[in-house]
Amino acid sequence: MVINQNESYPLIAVEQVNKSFPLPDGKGEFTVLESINFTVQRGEVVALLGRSGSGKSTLLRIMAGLIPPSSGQIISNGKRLRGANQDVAMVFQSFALLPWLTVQENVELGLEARGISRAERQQRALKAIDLVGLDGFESAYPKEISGGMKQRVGFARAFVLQPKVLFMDEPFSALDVLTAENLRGEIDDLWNEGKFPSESIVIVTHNIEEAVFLADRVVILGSKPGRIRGEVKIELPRPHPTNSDRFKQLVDYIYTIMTNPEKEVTGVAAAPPKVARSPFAQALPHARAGGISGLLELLVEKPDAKEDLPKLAERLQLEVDDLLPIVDAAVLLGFAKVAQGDITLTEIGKDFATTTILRSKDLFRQQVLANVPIIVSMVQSLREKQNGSMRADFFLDLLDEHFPHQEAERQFSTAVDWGRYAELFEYDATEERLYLPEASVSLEEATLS
Ligand SMILES: Nc1ncnc2c1ncn2[C@@H]1O[C@H](COP(=O)(O)OP(=O)(O)OP(=O)(O)O)[C@@H](O)[C@H]1O
Repeated sequence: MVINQNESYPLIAVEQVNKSFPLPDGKGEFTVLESINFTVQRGEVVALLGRSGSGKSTLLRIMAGLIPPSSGQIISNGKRLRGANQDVAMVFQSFALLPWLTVQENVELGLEARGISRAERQQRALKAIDLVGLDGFESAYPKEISGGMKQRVGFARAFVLQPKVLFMDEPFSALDVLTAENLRGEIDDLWNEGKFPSESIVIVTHNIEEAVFLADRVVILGSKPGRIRGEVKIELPRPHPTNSDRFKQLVDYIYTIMTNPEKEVTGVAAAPPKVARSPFAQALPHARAGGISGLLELLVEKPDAKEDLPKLAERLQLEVDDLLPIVDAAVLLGFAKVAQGDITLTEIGKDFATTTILRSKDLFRQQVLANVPIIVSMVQSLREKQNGSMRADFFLDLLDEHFPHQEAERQFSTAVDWGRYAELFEYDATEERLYLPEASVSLEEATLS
């Protein structure tokens, strides 16, 4: 693809974009994206990296014109975007193929919608199918081909439109590890060899190595609400050498940013974090007490109770998104610290992982009461009641004011799991009521013990 260097303006500019969705109870709104300013320049590969729920896909959909922003605007190729963005084609995580159409018919579909003649459709589709290595499979149906081949069709269907920008929404995450690695490598080769049919690429991912491998620039989003924390330039020769020290340093640096939600990303000013007004507004990382305990037990056996996070994730065969909530929870509770991509247990963390069950529960209770305002507030509310019992709905309503309902329920169940483990309260799921335990320790005693 020849890049039009004469155009001085970016291919896509996102200006002061906010996006909110109404809360299900109709009272107020839930902010998904806040004050987003972002550009896609000509000739670059940019990765949007953020944890689950940081609004990456929503931002992609807004830039593609599939949904409108609540405020702010998108300028695409110099013009204000209204409706679907014709400069963009999208590759989805789920392939999104029509099962009753052949490979070639699936690839031609978008061209048909644009009113292109049958002969030209055929010729362009065959070229795109060839480019993704599916030559010979034109007449196959999706059910007859493997997951990796389905995603090749997904790429061909986007390539055939010759979009100015190709959007990829976690394109490799539904594939097994080896297939993903192969296809990722091939896509990167097409780009490096100048055969790619678009001027720029935007890839949404939560895989740090993938972002550093493919992108020239990694833009990091923070969560709740989604905002741009900053960006990291990947100044490496192409293809990015995954075994080089610099590659590993960049991956470690981004891990550190991702595991420290408040850390400023150097280079770009980060928006100030929102101050939580209510104890029910602070989002807890979704990790079970048993999971946190398991992580601490794993780490305490390592030299200096320290481990490199990318290596740990790889050894456990986990995705970043699976490991980070547990790491976050351990950090929030003061059991661990994260720096330069390493997680290290604190003295309390080491104590927790090596002591008796009874004492570890005491330590957990002490750390929860010192660091988790929602649980302190729940215990205080139970103490206000003579019978020491309250309906779960009371707390769910308070959470609903700050989170969408499903997330409010997840927050509640995480708080209940931690509170039960700390023996601060009991929960009867049938009655949907919380109770103080029989011999309840006073908050002051618990904090001081
Ligand atoms: N149409 C919608 N109505 C209400 N809430 C929505 C809607 N679309 C997205 N959200 C919410 O917006 C938040 C961000 O979602 P989004 O899918 O953009 O995040 P993401 O960073 O791409 O996450 P993931 O990596 O899990 O795909 C989530 O909490 C989601 O529940």
